[in-house]
Amino acid sequence: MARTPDHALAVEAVDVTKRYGPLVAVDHLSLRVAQGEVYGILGPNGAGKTTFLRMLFGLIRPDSGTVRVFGRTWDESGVGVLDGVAGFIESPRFYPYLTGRENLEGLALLDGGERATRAGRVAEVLDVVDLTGREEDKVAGYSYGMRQRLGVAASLLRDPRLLILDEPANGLDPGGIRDMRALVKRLADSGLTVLLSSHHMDEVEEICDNVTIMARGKVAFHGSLGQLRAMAPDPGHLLSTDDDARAVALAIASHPEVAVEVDPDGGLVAVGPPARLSAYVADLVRAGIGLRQFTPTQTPLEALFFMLTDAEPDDRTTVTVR
Ligand SMILES: Nc1ncnc2c1ncn2[C@@H]1O[C@H](COP(=O)(O)OP(=O)(O)OP(=O)(O)O)[C@@H](O)[C@H]1O
Repeated sequence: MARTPDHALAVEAVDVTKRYGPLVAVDHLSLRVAQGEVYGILGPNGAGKTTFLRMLFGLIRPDSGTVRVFGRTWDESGVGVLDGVAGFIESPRFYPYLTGRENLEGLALLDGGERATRAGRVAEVLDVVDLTGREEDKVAGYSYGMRQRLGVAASLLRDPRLLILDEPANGLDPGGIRDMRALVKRLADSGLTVLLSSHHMDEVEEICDNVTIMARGKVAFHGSLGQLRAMAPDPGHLLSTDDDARAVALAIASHPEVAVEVDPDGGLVAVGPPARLSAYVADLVRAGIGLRQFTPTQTPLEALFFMLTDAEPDDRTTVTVR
């Protein structure tokens, strides 16, 4: 794949390492985020995602390596690095006794610049994040998802070209995750570069162009979602029949590409390529074996995520397909 030219990069990290005492929180991380893309940094708790995002905002400095935002480094440009950059680390904070609108108006005056204080701008960003109609409610009464979206609205006041969101879907219910995903898609469609972190594959798989998967500070995967999908293992399904012994025997006799094993929690687990699984299930029915349950255990991408991040770092192969 063609390498993105340096001038077209929103973020570039080259061999970045950050230690806390003996702990290596970020270990020789390199990545490139092109302008206009949605980029996901994925990893389980403690992988080093927030530490990296803190470095982008200049809240901490790397021990070694270089971080560039739109080509600028903190050493060269100081706080000027943050021109065109907005977002939040961990959860956004607001005054709970003020309304959503009042919070945004205060922020616009404090740090928004000319555009943010323009009449109607607060209403515009509230509209983008779907909080129109709730702007006169006190933030104390907002759901967690509404606060997260208000955080995005606050970031948009700065009119960024790059939006950095640290686990924006963390703690949200499925409806909140869906709303956040739709919001990120809308923002990306408007041309904004979005860099977000997450520890759930399903939060990012529909919205990110490219991802870096981290585990214990190290990169476990770099590449596009398409490349990640191509590496994903065959899906596993929980299977329950009215004659599990015959179901296993049928797989052994006629479906060598489908592995069927007894699940210690009850029932069977069948793993194989989707078309082979379908053929096997059709055969079960043909053989008069009653099917009671056939449900996926994990999506293939979730399974890959756990494979890449659960292994011991020394055993893990780093895959770079970008
Ligand atoms: N200020 C600090 N002092 C000491 N250790 C820290 C500090 N900040 C982070 N760490 C450690 O660095 C490692 C990476 O933490 P980080 O918060 O970057 O992970 P994360 O991927 O964002 O995880 P989470 O999803 O839990 O936020 C963890 O082991 C964490 O305990």
